[in-house]
Amino acid sequence: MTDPTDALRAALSPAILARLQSLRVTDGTAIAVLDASGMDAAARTALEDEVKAALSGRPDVREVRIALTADKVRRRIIAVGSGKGGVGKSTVAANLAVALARAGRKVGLVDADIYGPSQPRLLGSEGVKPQAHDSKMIPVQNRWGVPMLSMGQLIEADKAIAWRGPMAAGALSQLVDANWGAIDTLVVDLPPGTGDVQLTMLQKHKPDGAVIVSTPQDLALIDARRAMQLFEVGQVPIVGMVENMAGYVCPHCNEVSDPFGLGGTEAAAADLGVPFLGRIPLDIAIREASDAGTPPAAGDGPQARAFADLAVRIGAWLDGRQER
Ligand SMILES: Nc1ncnc2c1ncn2[C@@H]1O[C@H](COP(=O)(O)OP(=O)(O)OP(=O)(O)O)[C@@H](O)[C@H]1O
Repeated sequence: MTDPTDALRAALSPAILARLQSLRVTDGTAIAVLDASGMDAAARTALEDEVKAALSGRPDVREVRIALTADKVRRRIIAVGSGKGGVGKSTVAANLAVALARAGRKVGLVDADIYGPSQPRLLGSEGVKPQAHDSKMIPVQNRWGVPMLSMGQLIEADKAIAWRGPMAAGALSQLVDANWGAIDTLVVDLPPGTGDVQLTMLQKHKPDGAVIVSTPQDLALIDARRAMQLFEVGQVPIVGMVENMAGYVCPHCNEVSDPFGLGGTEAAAADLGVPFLGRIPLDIAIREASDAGTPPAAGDGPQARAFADLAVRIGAWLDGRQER
């Protein structure tokens, strides 16, 4: 027996048929359900118009109704942590976000570093206040295509120290649960160490993976191990370790020296059985570009390549772990 909708299907183009999930006619009303995943508003309207035009006026069809469905984008959270302050965690988080965005991902950045929020400066959007809509914050856009929200936008710098656990944890939730739109990857720059904000991050927002930043010195590495234990206890998979400030490139003669040693992080990663994700050199160009609000990962120099390589490894990890 032929399906009564066969004639209607024949009126649809192959592109529409590829998106057609169901089609039925009840009492003269044709109801088509189409998958509109990945389409923007204009493309969705065009799809609707095309289906309506193709089905309207066909025998037995008095009215056409269209329902569009879309896969909800699953957002993955990558937490960037460190055992101690000053190892370049925020610099790595900002540039990792920019490098992932350059590689085609839709990336957002949360600056959860309550005691030293630096992402507004690193992304060149200092002083820009986020708006809110329906009691949700709207991330601040920037030239780098990485919408961002920072603790620094919620609190005044000199008051941060007075913020106690529950306040800080509540603020973090406002940032993570903001109106992030269609982003697929949220990079979260955590405060150094193992305090309330980190615990809220683990318990309430459950990152999909953690990246640990360390410098090559023993002291930094001991603290990095401690930070890693926190994630392990919280059952957050460790994506791997990054060695920052490894190898100093002399701006005059380009000779490379190792003021903090070399390879300590790679050895520690091997020891701990976690992947080593790469090295970012100690390079004055990184500090200067960062201070100027132009993330080096957005440029074309060797600094950008170091962050791009990092993004490739972390991107591969994300692609291998589509589901939790
Ligand atoms: N690879 C690098 N080469 C040169 N300078 C760097 C590098 N990484 C970070 N810096 C500089 O070191 C300083 C500290 O970096 P950053 O603020 O990212 O560290 P942090 O670990 O996030 O510190 P905190 O925990 O205190 O926020 C900044 O001035 C930054 O520009």
